[in-house]
Amino acid sequence: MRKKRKGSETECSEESSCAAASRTTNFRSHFSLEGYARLKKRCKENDSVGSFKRRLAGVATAPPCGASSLVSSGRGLRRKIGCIDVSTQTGRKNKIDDDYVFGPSIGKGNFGSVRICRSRNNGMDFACKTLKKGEETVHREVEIMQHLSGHPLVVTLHAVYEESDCFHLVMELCSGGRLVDQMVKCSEQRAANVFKELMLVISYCHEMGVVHRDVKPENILLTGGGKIQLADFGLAMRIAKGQTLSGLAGSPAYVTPEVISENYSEKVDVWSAGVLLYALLSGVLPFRGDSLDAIFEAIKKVKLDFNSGVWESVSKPARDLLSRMLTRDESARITADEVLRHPWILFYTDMTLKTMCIKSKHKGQAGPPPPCLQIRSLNLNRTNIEKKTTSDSFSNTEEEEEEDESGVVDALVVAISNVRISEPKRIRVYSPTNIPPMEQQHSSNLTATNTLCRAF
Ligand SMILES: Nc1ncnc2c1ncn2[C@@H]1O[C@H](COP(=O)(O)OP(=O)(O)OP(=O)(O)O)[C@@H](O)[C@H]1O
Repeated sequence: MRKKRKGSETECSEESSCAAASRTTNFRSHFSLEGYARLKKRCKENDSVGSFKRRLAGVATAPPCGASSLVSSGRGLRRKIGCIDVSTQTGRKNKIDDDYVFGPSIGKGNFGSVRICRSRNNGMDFACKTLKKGEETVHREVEIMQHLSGHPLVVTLHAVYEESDCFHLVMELCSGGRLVDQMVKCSEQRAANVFKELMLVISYCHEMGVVHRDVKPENILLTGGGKIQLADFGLAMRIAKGQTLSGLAGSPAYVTPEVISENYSEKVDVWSAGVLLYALLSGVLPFRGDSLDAIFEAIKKVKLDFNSGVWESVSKPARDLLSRMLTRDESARITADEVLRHPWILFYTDMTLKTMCIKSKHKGQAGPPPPCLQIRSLNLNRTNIEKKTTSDSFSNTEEEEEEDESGVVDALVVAISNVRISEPKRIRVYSPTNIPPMEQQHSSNLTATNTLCRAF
């Protein structure tokens, strides 16, 4: 079963399509629900037995969002001139071949192929995503990319070209490949640094009134320097404060219970990012099953156990953060901004604090006590602090170093929770090992040097 965009489904009169839709015995984590839901709806309409459940009959919809709202279906991109900025319009005046030379294919999604293209003007390389016409969401994708353009963690859209049968989206080239291909063998610290970038860009999207709806590692690309870039806004929607969306959209393993119930907000992205973090730290997806229904059941009912198995070697602050992100009650789920303020993120991404602690045990400097000593003076978790002060982290392996840091992290997070009484309880940190890669459907042809780990 391939995911399809609105307007691109085949008719359900094809029995095989209906049968495939109802089987769903072997789907991938990134399968998108929007097309599935619409296909099922048609199947249901055509099927007097009504074998498809009501909840799958939704169509992704959102209320209009001011002047930037979507054009109605069937309109061409030309009608959207108002939301295409100057740099993007420039491209539309010529044919793409006049301006770029196409290179090899670097990726294939369910909606289009992506190739490298080189500018005839300045010799720079870009990624060109070609989408077949009839995919009305291309307008939305372009508009939203334009709207978000300029943020360093969002793939920049440089130009859009229209041809008789397709659109070409010329984008910044992310030469580091996809996060999903490189999220192995990274420590908890590295995971936190990548994850912080992801939450920064999700927070930015939400501030800008955009919900991505398809946050997953396949849609997070990496620059040559290892910085993340959020990509694939094909399912993204504009959303105003307080608005809710309806309709199934996303990738099954990453969708929230409220998406299944078809009444949701931008917090779906927080849940999906939580699923990603869970997979990053444990090596498996939290909600699994051998059919779509089984996955949905798991999403709605499975009680996650963070106290046994692989989780015993994952820090408690990380688990605490996960449980707050994977809260089924949307109103109780933390926001993207709150994730960014969580001690697990704060500690692992605050290198200054860490450096101060490490230095302090090598030099007995005068002056104000560094954070680790301040914590000791609070008499919090003395055992861990003492363990820290007798080790030599500079000669440690990466894993040992991180394990060694755990005492300081432990004390830090406890101290933080004591000082900021509004913050939730924080606990102890050390690293997971041997995280296997997650399943993937489409792979990038870009050289897979491990830029992710190089970035830290
Ligand atoms: N800007 C880019 N730089 C480098 N590679 C890219 C870029 N954009 C996309 N790709 C590659 O092309 C693949 C498909 O792109 P994208 O996800 O945008 O297409 P899609 O058809 O919407 O995919 P999906 O089926 O995941 O929704 C990506 O997984 C990635 O490997």
